[in-house]
Amino acid sequence: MTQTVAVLGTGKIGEALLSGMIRAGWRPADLLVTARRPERAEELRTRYGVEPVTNAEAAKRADTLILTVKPQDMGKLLDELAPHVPAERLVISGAAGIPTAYFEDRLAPNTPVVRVMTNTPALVDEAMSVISAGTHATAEHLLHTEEIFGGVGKTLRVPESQQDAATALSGSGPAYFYYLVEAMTDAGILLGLPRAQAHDLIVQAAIGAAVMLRDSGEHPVKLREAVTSPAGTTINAIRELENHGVRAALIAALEAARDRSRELASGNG
Ligand SMILES: NC(=O)C1=CN([C@@H]2O[C@H](COP(=O)(O)OP(=O)(O)OC[C@H]3O[C@@H](n4cnc5c(N)ncnc54)[C@H](OP(=O)(O)O)[C@@H]3O)[C@@H](O)[C@H]2O)C=CC1
Ligand SMILES: O=C(O)[C@@H]1CCC=N1
Repeated sequence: MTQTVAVLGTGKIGEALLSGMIRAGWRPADLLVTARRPERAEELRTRYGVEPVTNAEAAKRADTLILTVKPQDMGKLLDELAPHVPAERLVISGAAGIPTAYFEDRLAPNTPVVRVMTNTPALVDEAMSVISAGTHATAEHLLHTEEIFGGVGKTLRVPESQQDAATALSGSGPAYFYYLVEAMTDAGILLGLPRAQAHDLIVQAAIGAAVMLRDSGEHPVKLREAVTSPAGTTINAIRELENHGVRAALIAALEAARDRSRELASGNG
């Protein structure tokens, strides 16, 4: 049977997922989208050939609803949806922080809910999507969720108690790497390189390091040791990173992101 999937609140993450689903072979005819602004709805229709509908219509027509509004907008969206979502609909939340119980409390009894934390590399089919089942979600619902998010990258099932940590690591993770690239490009400027060249050198170093981390099977410490020659250049840089507490700063930063995810649990932000 053909499944219809609706993306509700198609912003950055919703569009990344939608475009990936189409690249993965989903037919635009089987996809519905909702947007808050009519011009955004038309943009999605033109760009992807999908049908924009109201939230209520999506709830009635789609077999699976993927909710990708901001956590602060989720309560309002659920108020709008609740009267229209039959209990057999699979509801997937892509929002940070909000637990599956929040949806279960506001939708028809026994509604299957799955929580997913993905990330923006979905745009290049390199997402990390971390998946947890709510109380009424079955193995089949989890497989269906993996089928959708597997089209845009890797998936991993975790207990819901680990979702806030996963959000701090992989959900927000790309931003930390962009921040590091930005900072190291500035360092290149300080060292006298043109900005474009500094950017290219750091981005290629990042890509090379990422591929080795993924494909070599080696521990990051081993990979770093292979770069760090006795009395060489790298150890001087590492000493400065340690002197400036970069490791401690990263641990504190991810803890702060985890704590913020917990705070978003109420949907009020
Ligand atoms: N950005 C990221 O890297 C990640 C985000 N997330 C999660 O994904 C969710 C979306 O984030 P992001 O894509 O960045 O945010 P966006 O603001 O880009 O997308 C949310 C979209 O929902 C629309 N919207 C809000 N309320 C409604 C409504 N009632 N009906 C229809 N559309 C509505 C907004 O409309 P309008 O354009 O008018 O504001 C907006 O386009 C969040 O819950 C976030 O926690 C998860 C992982 C990574
Ligand atoms: O910053 C945020 O709240 C969202 C969730 C994870 C990444 N971006």
